[in-house]
Amino acid sequence: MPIIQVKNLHLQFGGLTAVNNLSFDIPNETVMSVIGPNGAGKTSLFNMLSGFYRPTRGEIVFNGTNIVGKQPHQITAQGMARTFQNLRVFPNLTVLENVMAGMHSRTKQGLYGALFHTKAQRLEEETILSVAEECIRFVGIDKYRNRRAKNLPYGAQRYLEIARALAIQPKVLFLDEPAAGFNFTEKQDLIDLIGRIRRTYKISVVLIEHDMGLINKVSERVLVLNYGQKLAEGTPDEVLNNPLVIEAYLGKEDETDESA
Ligand SMILES: Nc1ncnc2c1ncn2[C@@H]1O[C@H](COP(=O)(O)OP(=O)(O)OP(=O)(O)O)[C@@H](O)[C@H]1O
Repeated sequence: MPIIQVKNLHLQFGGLTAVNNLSFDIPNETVMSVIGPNGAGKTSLFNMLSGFYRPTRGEIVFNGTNIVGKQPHQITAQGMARTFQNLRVFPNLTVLENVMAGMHSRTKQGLYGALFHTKAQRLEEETILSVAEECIRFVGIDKYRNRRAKNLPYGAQRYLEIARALAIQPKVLFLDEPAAGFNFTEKQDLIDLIGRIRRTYKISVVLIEHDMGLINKVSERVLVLNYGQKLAEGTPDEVLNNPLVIEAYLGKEDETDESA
């Protein structure tokens, strides 16, 4: 069964249709890219999947349950993690603190445990620390472990967001333009990291991306949106050679791509 099934999803902002009757599946243990021209509805789709926007209609079935109407923290607790186009790290917390702070949606010990420092609470704290350390190592920013997030190089801040998302041990990881602002070498490292995440944690990674080279290298499936609708879906080869997709992109050739 797919890890996520999107059924007839629709999002309306007043008179503007951002996502239009969209249906698709996200298979288990797959890297999937969502592409499309500016304004196609990619971020709106991510915002609905992660509970930040409520769809006007439609269903999002995650691991067998319809999650429409749930709050973002509830969806995170069920095993969906995401990063944002604009970084959302806590600037004055260290790398380790940032990752540990992101894990609280998955903790079980409540106020009693925190106040009386019970054995269960101590065990949970130890687990949080070791998972956080493991995720920081995994993405390769352990040398910055005790540095405040605001003092990290830009690329390391992006990796910190990924480490924080991984630390909740998600079943699906959504990355919103993870390569934004990256040079060629940094993009190669990111391709390597996404592949390692998929293989090591055996989860699905879904990304919004504009860089066709990166999409081609990293994705097993590609979903193309245009004007909020599905324009094409398939392997990178199938999709990138699809005349409808080529036309959608060539149609905006003269426009400046501000997010590239
Ligand atoms: N909160 C909002 N209120 C009103 N309109 C919105 C809102 N969020 C998005 N839109 C509109 O919905 C449409 C889809 O926008 P969205 O940001 O989802 O596209 P996108 O494919 O992510 O674009 P980009 O590649 O530029 O990030 C656009 O016309 C946008 O202006």
